[in-house]
Amino acid sequence: MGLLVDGKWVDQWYDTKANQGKFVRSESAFRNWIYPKNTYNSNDAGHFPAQKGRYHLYISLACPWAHRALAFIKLKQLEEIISISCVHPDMLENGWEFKQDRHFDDPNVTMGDPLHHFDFAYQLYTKAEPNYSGRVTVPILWDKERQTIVSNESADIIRIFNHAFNDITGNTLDFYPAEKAAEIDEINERIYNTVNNGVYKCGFATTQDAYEEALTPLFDTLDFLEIRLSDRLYLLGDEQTEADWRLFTTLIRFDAVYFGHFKCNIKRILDYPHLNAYLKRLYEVPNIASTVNLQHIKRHYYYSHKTINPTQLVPAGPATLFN
Ligand SMILES: N[C@@H](CCC(=O)N[C@@H](CS)C(=O)NCC(=O)O)C(=O)O
Repeated sequence: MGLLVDGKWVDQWYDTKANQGKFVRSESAFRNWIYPKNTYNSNDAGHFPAQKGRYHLYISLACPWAHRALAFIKLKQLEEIISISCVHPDMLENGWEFKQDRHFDDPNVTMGDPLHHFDFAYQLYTKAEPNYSGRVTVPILWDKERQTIVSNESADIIRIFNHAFNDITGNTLDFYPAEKAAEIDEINERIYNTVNNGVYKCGFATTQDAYEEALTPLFDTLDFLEIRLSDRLYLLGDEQTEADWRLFTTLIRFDAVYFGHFKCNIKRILDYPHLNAYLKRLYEVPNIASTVNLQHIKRHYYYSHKTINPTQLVPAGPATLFN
């Protein structure tokens, strides 16, 4: 685990001392956008045009943020438009690596870096910006033509995928419809702060106070969602939206990783009947199950976070993720 400082890799764990033991996530650095032909402006450096075969998505099957992007590739039928590859689940002194390892081959996703044959994900960041300073995170949406990172922010990447390639794929499913945008933004905000990022705040806290400060709102939100889902199929009603998929990738990791490793152990998702049924409903959406690789998920968290789990043992359970 580390970060780039002026283009040089430095191996260091998150600094929580400056924030009273709290984990504070840094902002993503690359926030450009892909536009369909009719709205693309070639004079704007932040604009990239929607084109088949031009972009590559680097993911980790372990990472909930990258998982959102992969789920949208499936939901929006972008497999033939955007190529994808995956890092090794172990994120150690060099950060994310493109190691080949037959134990972690995934039948559904190419492993490694087929574009540059780099060893480390940080080399993509320095190729895009030689003096980059900051964290090296996945997902990374890469432009093969301009040889740079379009975006390393999953919230943006899924909105790009929701819309930009519709003309090319003919898939017009809309997971962020204008009439529901305000309500989606509102629920996303709460779920991001207390659940998606909330589990990390619990897990990476280094004081009891910081841990408890994150744990209480996390379970308040899960209790709130349990009630909300008692009379509807999805967070906004009968239609799936972006908000569901942003939540899905955290819920699917919850009982296997966040409950134990991140000490989010008041209740499991299995203990919430409506959340449990909702998680199963989303998992069973066509092509989504193939995006869930529990071996990568468990190995990544338990093996990579040596400050939390120094023995690096990967626990065997849970026996089941949902009923
Ligand atoms: N805001 C980013 C966060 C991505 C992120 O933090 N990814 C984690 C993996 S789960 C990562 O790459 N962490 C490496 C690090 O923090 O150094 C997004 O949503 O895309």
